[in-house]
Amino acid sequence: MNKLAFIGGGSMAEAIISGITAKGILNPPHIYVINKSDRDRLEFLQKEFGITPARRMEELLTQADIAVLAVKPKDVISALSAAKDCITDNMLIISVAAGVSMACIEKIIGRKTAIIRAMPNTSAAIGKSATAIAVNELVSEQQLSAVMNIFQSIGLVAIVEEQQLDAVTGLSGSGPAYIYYLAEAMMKSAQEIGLEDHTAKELTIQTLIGAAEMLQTSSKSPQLLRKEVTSPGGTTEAGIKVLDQLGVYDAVISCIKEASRQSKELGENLSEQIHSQSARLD
Ligand SMILES: NC(=O)C1=CN([C@@H]2O[C@H](COP(=O)(O)OP(=O)(O)OC[C@H]3O[C@@H](n4cnc5c(N)ncnc54)[C@H](O)[C@@H]3O)[C@@H](O)[C@H]2O)C=CC1
Ligand SMILES: O=C(O)[C@@H]1CCC=N1
Repeated sequence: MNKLAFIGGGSMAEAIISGITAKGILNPPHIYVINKSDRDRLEFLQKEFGITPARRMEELLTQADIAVLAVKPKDVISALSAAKDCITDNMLIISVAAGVSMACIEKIIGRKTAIIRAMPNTSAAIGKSATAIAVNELVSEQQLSAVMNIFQSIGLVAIVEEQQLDAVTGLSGSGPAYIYYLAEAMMKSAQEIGLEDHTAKELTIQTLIGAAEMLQTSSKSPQLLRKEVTSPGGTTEAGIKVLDQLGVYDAVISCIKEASRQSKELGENLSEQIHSQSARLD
């Protein structure tokens, strides 16, 4: 791969670029980025990672092997409409936009083309993303291998069916935010029961890291690991009882289902918008 082009230079693009450049997958100046109006973003990405800022789509996409669509779902139509004349037949499109189907992307650019939808998460910035990808039939072995290389450089990669990506988005795309939410609550409670801010922070983070590594390295189920912390009549039992009374287990399940439903809805809204626009043009 010689040139990687990002359409959109926000949080997700930054996390992927940060991972790729840290692993030396591509020479940073060969990574081109265009962003809508915020010039400071491009200057920041250039200073931080050595990418090449692009001002026009031609400059961004000419001779690019891969175009990464990294704008919000609501901006997909305008971004792809501006890019479509510069997207060549041998170029692969990677879209990270939540919910946006390959059919929608093909409809906007007006033809079938090689597309990979990817759902990484922001832990890509430290090489710890949990990414799922779905591939269409026009993607070559060589393109798939280049994409595996990119996403493996920023963490773990699973290949799934396109219709499973809404579930992935609800689980691992949004997932880091659920853990940060838990961390916020743990730190706040620690302060309220008498710990200094920095101690509360250190102990919370190490507890999350330790538990995550136990989940990864132990052959025991989460349920068994939890049981091992829980002495009969002890502190953990008292704490978990409150979580159960407040319905936290079911709340987490509802949270992930709702995030997944929202991913589906974002895609359906875009699809409706495309259909009504093309009906108006017909
Ligand atoms: N932030 C996250 O944790 C994750 C985000 N995603 C997906 O990644 C995509 C981007 O999300 P974020 O990076 O969080 O959003 P963001 O808002 O941080 O970045 C989007 C960027 O795209 C730019 N942009 C908008 N319209 C444009 C256009 N027409 N041409 C060029 N640039 C344009 C904006 O100026 C902005 O800098 C979304 O579709 C989201 O669903 C996927 C996985 C995780
Ligand atoms: O909140 C969002 O819509 C994006 C998709 C997954 C994570 N962030």
